[in-house]
Amino acid sequence: MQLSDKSRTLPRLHLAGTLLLVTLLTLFLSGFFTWQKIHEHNASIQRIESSALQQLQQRLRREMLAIRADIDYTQTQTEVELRLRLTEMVDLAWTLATSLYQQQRYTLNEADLRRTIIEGLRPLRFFEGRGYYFIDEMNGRFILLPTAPEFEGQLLPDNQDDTGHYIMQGLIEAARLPVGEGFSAYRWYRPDDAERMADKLAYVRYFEPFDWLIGAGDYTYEWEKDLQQQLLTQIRNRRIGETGYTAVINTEGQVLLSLDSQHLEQQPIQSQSELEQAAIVQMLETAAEGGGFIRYPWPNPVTGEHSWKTALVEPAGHWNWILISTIFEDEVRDLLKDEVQAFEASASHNWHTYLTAIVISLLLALMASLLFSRWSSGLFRAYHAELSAQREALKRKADELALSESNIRHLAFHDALTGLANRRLLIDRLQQQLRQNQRNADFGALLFIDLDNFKTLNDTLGHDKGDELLRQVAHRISFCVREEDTVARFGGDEFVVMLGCLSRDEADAAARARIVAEKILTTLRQEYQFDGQHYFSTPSIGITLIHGNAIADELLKQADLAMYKAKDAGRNCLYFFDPAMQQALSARAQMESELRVALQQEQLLLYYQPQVDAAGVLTGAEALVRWQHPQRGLVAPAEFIPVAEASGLILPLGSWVLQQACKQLSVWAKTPGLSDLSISVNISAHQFKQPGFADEVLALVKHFQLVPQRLKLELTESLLIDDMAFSIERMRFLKQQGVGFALDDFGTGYSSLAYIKQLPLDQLKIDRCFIDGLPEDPNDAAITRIIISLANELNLWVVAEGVETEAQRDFLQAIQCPGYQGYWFGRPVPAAEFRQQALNRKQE
Ligand SMILES: Nc1nc2c(ncn2[C@@H]2O[C@@H]3COP(=O)(O)O[C@H]4[C@@H](O)[C@H](n5cnc6c(=O)[nH]c(N)nc65)O[C@@H]4COP(=O)(O)O[C@H]3[C@H]2O)c(=O)[nH]1
Repeated sequence: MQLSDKSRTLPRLHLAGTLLLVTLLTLFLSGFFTWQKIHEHNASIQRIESSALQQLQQRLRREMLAIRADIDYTQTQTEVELRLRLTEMVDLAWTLATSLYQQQRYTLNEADLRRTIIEGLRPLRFFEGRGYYFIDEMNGRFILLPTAPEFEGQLLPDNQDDTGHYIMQGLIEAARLPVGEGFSAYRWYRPDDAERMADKLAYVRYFEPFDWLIGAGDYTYEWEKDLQQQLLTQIRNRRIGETGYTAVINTEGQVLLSLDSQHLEQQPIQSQSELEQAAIVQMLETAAEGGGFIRYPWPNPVTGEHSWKTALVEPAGHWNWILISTIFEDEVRDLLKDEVQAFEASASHNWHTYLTAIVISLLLALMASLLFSRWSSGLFRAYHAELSAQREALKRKADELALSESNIRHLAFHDALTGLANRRLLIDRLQQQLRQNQRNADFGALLFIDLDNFKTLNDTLGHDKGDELLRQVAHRISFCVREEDTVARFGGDEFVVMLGCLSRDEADAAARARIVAEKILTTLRQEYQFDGQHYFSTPSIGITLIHGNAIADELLKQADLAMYKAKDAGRNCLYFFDPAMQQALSARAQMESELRVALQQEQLLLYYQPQVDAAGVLTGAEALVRWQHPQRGLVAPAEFIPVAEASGLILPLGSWVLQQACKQLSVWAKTPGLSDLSISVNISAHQFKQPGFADEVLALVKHFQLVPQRLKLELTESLLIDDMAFSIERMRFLKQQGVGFALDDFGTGYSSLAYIKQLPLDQLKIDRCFIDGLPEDPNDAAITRIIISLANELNLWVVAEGVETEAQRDFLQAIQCPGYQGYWFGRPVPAAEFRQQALNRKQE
């Protein structure tokens, strides 16, 4: 099938959507991973940088550690060296004093000997002139003090240095026995500045002959100064990378060692540039805080530009040195650059691989989604095609259903043959009209139309023609009324017209209704044509006025009644319903309820009217029902049978009659003289059509052990014609069982040979209306004669009904009528009376 635009657009949109989605997804994922990779790349470079920095710091730290170890070593070596040299010097003096003493003790007196030793030691100098010997008595008297001879001879056991240390006592204590030698540290006036003291270490040895101590000492700073120079030389020779080294400043900020700024060494601080001073201040502050890493700009000795340096600053212990292991960052950066370049070279390769992978995966994803999309589009098209087919089928079904529904609705409220409203629709509209008229106080009219002799047409021309007539009648009636009026077919040849609002004045409304009714009368009287055949039909119209308080059913009954009145008035006319009719209606309703009671209370009686043959011999009787009304006395069937038929009471009534007649027949069968009589029973159309009717009849025959041929069921022409096939079948069935049939009121209806031939009849009953005119009326005489000859032809028994006079009997005898019934032979009488009359007749 042809796909709609949407069915093509949707797969395209689906394809585009899928491609877009896959592309976006791939781009998003690749973007995400790219971002992650860049992030990792930067992190790696940062790691390299931080690792390089750490390595640099490590290196600076190692360098610093090494130098500090050197310093520590040198510091410890200083004291060891000093002690060693002092010991050598003092041992030398003591040996000299001892040898002088040994040599001169016997030659010199003690005082001279003392002097010899003292003066022998006085001029001796060592330690680059700074070193000399001193001699003290063990009680604290100065004996020899070449740097301050004015103190010699003084007893100063309690002299103190600037820290409060007792100098003399310290020396005596060191030389005291039993060890007799030792070191003592104290502070003494500096040779270059007599106002200031400096640390000094002395070695003393006890000289027993005179209870002396001989000692020598030196300022430790002098020793340190040398060693510091050595150390600075050592440090100067050390390098950290290309540009790194360890600089030394003192706590005053004076530069002691700076490889790349040697011009600053030993120079006053004021000679430093601002930049250098700022860096040195930063170093001093860092050192004061215990040390740490710093960055600072410094002139590059190669380029002359200021470059950043990283340095580890640490104070150097008890010297006032500050060590700065420093390096230009450019050198580190250069190193780093190599590493980063190596890393980026490998990363760049990875990037190529990565981007290639992204492009390939994007292409693969696009291809896959393209293929998938094509596949799903195919599926979608197939699905769409199936859906369209189903939708079409559903639409067809829905249309059919809608059509059926509207047909059903139409059928439910319309007559199939004419298309007019049916009874239900009319009643519905009538009820609406009544409500409306009640509000408006308007009068309308209901016209009940019945076609005269329609059944004759139907029978003679056939049902097709009958239907055609009904269609034409419907059309003509519709033509006579306004659009808002309702024309309905009530079934058969009955039509009802509702003229909704005619006038507020009752008389005026009646006049208007009459005009419409006459128009319909005139129209329907016109000639009808069927296939070139001409036909005339006349209607009878009953009219009643619609007013607000009325009840729909009542109005219909009134119109119906009026229509019957029109028929009674000779047909082909219209008749207005009047109150007398209403009374009749009420009386009829009352009769219906009383009839119910009558059936229950067995107020019904069965009379029997004799039937005789041409010789006057009794052949049977017709059973005729009577109603023994408690107030009205005996009521004739002509009054209550129509009511029984209209109300359905005819069924129990008919059953009762049939049962009574059969019972009577069985009684007569056992009664001598009456045993060969038959009984005719009137059967109404309703009763005959009951499903169980045949069984009921046969059951009674069986129950009362009747000879079935003696039971004759009287049927009317209209009953049989109504459904011929059914009638024939039912009659034949009963006929096979022996039950007889008589056709009642023959001649009043269609009297068609066509059906009489088919019916399994036993007799025809000529209607009383033909007998009435006998023998004078030539028409009645002719009809009677024809019926009798027809019956002879068909081998049927004939009973002439309503024979009242001798002349009638004679005429009938003359034309060889075989059966008779009428007042001339006997009126309908109760069974007992009939029995008596019958027996009397026999005896005669
Ligand atoms: N003027 C006159 N009348 C005569 C004469 N001879 C007989 N009749 C009357 O003619 C009627 C004959 O009965 P039908 O045609 O079957 O007409 C019957 C029949 O159609 C019906 N009918 C009576 N009894 C029953 C019944 O038990 N069942 C049914 N379905 N209809 C019944 O009621 C109709 C009238 O019955 P009835 O009043 O009994 O009237 C009876 C009878 O009394 C006569 O010489 N002159």
